[in-house]
This record gives sequence, structure tokens and C-alpha cells, in this order.
Amino acid sequence: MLKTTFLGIELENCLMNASGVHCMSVQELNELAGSAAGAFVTKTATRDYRAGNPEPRYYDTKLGSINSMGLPNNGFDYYLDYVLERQKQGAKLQFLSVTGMSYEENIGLLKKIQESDYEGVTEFNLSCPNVPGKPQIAYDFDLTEKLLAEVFSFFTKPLGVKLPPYFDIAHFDAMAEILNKFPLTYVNSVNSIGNGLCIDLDKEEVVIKPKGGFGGIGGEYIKPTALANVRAFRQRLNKDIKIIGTGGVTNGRDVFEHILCGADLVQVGTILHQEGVGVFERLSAELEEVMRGKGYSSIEDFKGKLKTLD
Ligand SMILES: O=C(O)c1[nH]c(=O)[nH]c(=O)c1I
Repeated sequence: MLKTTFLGIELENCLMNASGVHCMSVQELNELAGSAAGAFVTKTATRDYRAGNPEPRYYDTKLGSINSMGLPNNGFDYYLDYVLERQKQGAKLQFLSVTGMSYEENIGLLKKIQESDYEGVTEFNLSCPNVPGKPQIAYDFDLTEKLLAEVFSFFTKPLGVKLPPYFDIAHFDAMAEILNKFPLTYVNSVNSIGNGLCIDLDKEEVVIKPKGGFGGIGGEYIKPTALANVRAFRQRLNKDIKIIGTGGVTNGRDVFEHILCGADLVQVGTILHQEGVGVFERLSAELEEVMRGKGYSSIEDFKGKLKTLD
């Protein structure tokens, strides 16, 4: 009932982790690969190993989470080796997330992927909010267009972009106009809502150390924003650009809502961090229950069919 296809590859379901959650190490990645998740994506990799920001840098709250990890990762080669090894063992669909610490590093990383034997999907993260001094690429429209134009002058493998949330219709319009110029496989909306602030009232202090306590917000807080971004891009993007919906999912009904807005796949971050990989069984069962209650037998029956009050 939940079976779906992505790039012509059949998946058990449309669920997967959000990059950054439960995907830093080979062990975590193997746990994802062995879970009920339909697919998985690796932690965003930079060229070199990064320790990331000082701890505490992640904190769970009643309605979600705040993080300022600072792009900690084992370096690009660690993740490329992992997906190449699994590809040799027959893995059909894999997502490798990357971002560079500079324009040149971005180009260099994608050139390495293009020249490698990797046949899977690349998720180009344009929206990390937590590297001090590094503004999010996808909030700079000209830079985004320049970068994608150069990337697609040589990159011929499947590529998706991970976007930050936008909050203005004019920004949806401007970003969609840029994205529609390129042969993207998908757009993943949204990354955490950047630079929020959570407070421990008893101590009268912030809850994470980096950036004076400022960090990306995830969880229930961001579902309305995530749904709006999925819907806005689905309405604006060429139909051959798929949409991955990320943000605010805690149960099967939330997954249903993302699909109703047009998501082809749905990623979970905060709830996966809080519940572990068993969350994929729970979300699958809950999504099936919602679908059965509505008489749907496939996600294609309702994907993108959110009605307006006309
Ligand atoms: O701080 C991080 O590592 C991080 N944290 C996020 O919330 N989103 C991102 O894309 C990244 I690269």
C-alpha cells in the first residue's frame, strides 16, 4: 500500500531520515539501511573532517528541537566510500548529502562525485544555518543561480537541493524561477528554521552553547512552514522536479499532509532523533491507517491534491 517509486526505483515506502539525523557514522547508516525506512541520506559532508561547534549544540524541547551542530562530519571520502560499498552490494537508491565551505569547495565536491563510480542521488545542501560567518547559500538567489549553472555545466548524475524555509510569496516565485532552469531531480523543503532561540527559564539562560544560543528549529514548531514550502514549490516547479517534504512530522497524519501538499518522499529529523529508527514502522502503520480510513490504496491517489476553498 505504501510502495512508491523514485527515479524508477521501487521503495517500500516514502519515508526516510533527514540529513544530519542518525546518519553520521557507518553504524548509524547501517541501522537506517536495516530499518523500515524506504531510503536514507548521509550526514552532509564537507571535503574535510569537521568536529563542528562546541557542545551542548542540540536540545530537545516540548515541541521540537534546536541545533547548532556546525556541520560536524567525517569528511566526504568517508561517506562516498560508504555509498560506493553499498552500491557494489546492490543498493538501488542512495542519497549522498554534500556542501562545501566555499564556492570552490562546492564545485570541487560535485566534480569528485561526477568523476566517481557513484550512481546514486546527490543532495546538495544549500541551507546549513549553523556555520558561524557562513550565510545560507539559498537565501542568496544570485549566488544560487550562479552555483547551479556551473554545477550543471558538468554534473549529469541525479541531483537534488536542500532548501531553507522561505516566508514570502515573492521568494517562492523567485526561487522557483531559478530552480526551473535546471534539470534537478528534486527539491527538498525544508531545512530547520534558522537561528531560533530556546531558553531555560529556571536558569535564565540559553540551552545550546554555539552562537549565543541561536540554532536551527525543528519539530512541531515548523510543520506549517514546511507544508507551505512543499505546497508552494509543487505548484511552481516543473512536474519532472520531484519534491521531498521535510519538517514537523511526528505521526502518520503529518506524513499524509506532506504528501497532500505534493511531497513524493517525506523525511523526518527531530522525531527520529527522539524515537530512534523504530519511528519508521510507527509512521508507516499510522499512514496506512489514515489512507485506509479514507479509502486510498496508494499515495498517488491523494499526492498534491490539497483542495483550496474556492
Ligand atoms: O549544524 C548542522 O550541521 C546543520 N544543522 C541543520 O539544522 N541543518 C543543516 O543543514 C546542518 I549542515
